[in-house]
Amino acid sequence: MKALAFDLGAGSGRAIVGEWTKDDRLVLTETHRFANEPVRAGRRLHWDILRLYHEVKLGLAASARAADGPIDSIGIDSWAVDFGLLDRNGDLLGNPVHYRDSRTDGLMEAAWQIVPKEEMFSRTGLQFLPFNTLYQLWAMKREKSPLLEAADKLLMIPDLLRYFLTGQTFGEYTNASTTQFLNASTRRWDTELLERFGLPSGILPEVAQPATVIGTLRASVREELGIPGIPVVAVGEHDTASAVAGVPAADGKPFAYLICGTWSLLGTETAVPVLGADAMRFNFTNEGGLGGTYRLLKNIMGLWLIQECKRLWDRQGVRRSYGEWAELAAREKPFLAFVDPDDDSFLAPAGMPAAIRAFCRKTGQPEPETEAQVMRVVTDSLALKARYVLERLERLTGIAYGGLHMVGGGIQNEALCQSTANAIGRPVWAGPVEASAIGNLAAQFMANGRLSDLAEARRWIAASIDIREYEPQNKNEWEDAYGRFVRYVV
Ligand SMILES: C[C@H](O)[C@H](O)[C@@H](O)C(=O)CO
Repeated sequence: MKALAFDLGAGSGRAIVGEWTKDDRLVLTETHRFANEPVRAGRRLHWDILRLYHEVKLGLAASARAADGPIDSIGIDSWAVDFGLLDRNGDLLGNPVHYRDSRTDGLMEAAWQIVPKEEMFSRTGLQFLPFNTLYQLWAMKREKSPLLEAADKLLMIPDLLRYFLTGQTFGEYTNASTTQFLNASTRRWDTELLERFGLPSGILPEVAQPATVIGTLRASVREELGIPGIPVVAVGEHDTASAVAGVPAADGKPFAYLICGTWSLLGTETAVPVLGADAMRFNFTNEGGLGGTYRLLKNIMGLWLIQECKRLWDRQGVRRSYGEWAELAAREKPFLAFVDPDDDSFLAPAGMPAAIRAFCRKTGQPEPETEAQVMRVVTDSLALKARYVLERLERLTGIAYGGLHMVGGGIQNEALCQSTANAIGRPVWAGPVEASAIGNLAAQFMANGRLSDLAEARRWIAASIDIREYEPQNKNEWEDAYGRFVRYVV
């Protein structure tokens, strides 16, 4: 049996075929990889959605060619919060706007004048991030956007790509839970909350649960690509939801994870949403998961800081791979200075290295001079922020986690994995890299009945992949560093 997963991140996308082998293991074959390059046009930063859809079709054709035998299903996951609008004829109304666009600046605080922060959290259970879908829609309303006025349907990024493939409009639950207008307890759209902002709830699609078959390729796609019909499954379409499903926590005990990519997401899995005052004060979120679970986690700005430094230095001709930057940073003296990766100044700065130096200057710390020193400051700070968030997670759940599962592309930075183990003073279990794609595939095998539930999926994943363990080192130095770090955190 074979399934095809499309995993679209903020920087790149992949098509990966997952085969369930005769000896009950999962074997992955990457059939297509493509860049995801946002486009600034006029005053807006956009996703190039038609380009991404074109790449999905290329991936589909390449996978059909590569797979000797039929592909049994398809699933799509991507980053969260962003969306496209369809008009009443089902045509796309413009390219989706990127969550790092400035249109939502200052709106979150203004929104609390309409629905108080406490009430919004108790209803949606969602962390307060300035780009949540609610504030993006409200920005369009405030600007009297003709697109919003003409809108008949709101579809999030995977919903939209799936609509292009199947012709059906559903809103997948895990991604819908990142909008800040889905009620965490009822798991339904919170239309009353939306209407208090004067926003049209009629454009919201029917919510589909993950791990369900919800369509097949439309005739025009089959003809264009010369392939047969393939069932399309609603997987955990929020890539973070798929990554959590892909965490090889196979012993059924409570576990903590750190999903490491453009964003770092640190959290755990719960049966009920945690909506208390501490969860709101620590700005944790309760995003929807597979199998009726919740993802109690917190966003950390993650490798975005490293990606943006590299992007600027590449442009300046200082070209090095991520691996080379990680090695150079690892050779630098540790703990020169610390930044809070979640400081607002890092969300979309014109120049990330300058923003990092400015943070150090603002907090009276020495400024990193060389590129390698900048990378070291970021890596040390990400590791220490993981400890800061893990300790708050444990205060919310009352559970002391024996270690931390690290998954995602970022675990290829071995120094970061080791630093994280050092910072938390507990083991890190690193793997898999392709956690989102693997969780996407697992949901497809749940939809076709090959896997019964998440627990079975995680045992199957654990039996199919290699996990590398990092034991904590230099505990005293990192303990001292943590004391210094918390002084600079918001
Ligand atoms: C906004 C981010 O996309 C979102 O919070 C994060 O969970 C994600 O989707 C990472 O890919």
